[in-house]
Amino acid sequence: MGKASRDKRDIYYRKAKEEGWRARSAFKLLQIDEEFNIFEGVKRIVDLCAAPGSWSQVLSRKLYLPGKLSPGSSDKNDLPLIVAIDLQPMAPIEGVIQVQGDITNARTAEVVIRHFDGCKADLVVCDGAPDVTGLHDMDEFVQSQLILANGSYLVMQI
Ligand SMILES: C[S@@+](CC[C@H](N)C(=O)[O-])C[C@H]1O[C@@H](n2cnc3c(N)ncnc32)[C@H](O)[C@@H]1O
Repeated sequence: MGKASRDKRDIYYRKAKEEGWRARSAFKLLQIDEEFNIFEGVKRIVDLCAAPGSWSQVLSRKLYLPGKLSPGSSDKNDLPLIVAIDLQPMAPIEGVIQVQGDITNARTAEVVIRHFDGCKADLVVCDGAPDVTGLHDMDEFVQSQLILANGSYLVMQI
């Protein structure tokens, strides 16, 4: 069986199509949130290695849109700030600021922090497999040092 037909039989592939997610990996982040409640109270969020954007869609639907659409919310400053980074461009997603760049470059972190007005992130998610040293503890430490605030969450693929 070819890869295309295998994909079409996959339950998450079909569900992603039906629900309008750009990739079935959206369900990974939704399940992580169900288990660990990672979205509670977060205001500044970074999605590393974001393209084509299904995790950013989850962040938009779970964090940005409910705030924007809630009847009492008139203050734009209360809405969460979501920044998505990838080497590749991706189609726009409501409430998501896109930065095209390399996540291992300190300048990219500076751009993100500028979007956060000098503050660091409350939540960083990363679904990519970037070129790293291969020493997991060190890679995780270096990436977390770039943009994480104290007491924040880091969700990443290793
Ligand atoms: C598995 S895809 C991410 C899927 C995404 N989370 C989603 O849900 O749509 C991995 C992405 O990592 C990006 N990537 C790999 N190395 C990178 C780097 N050094 N900086 C930025 N993005 C990178 C690739 O361009 C690719 O789009």
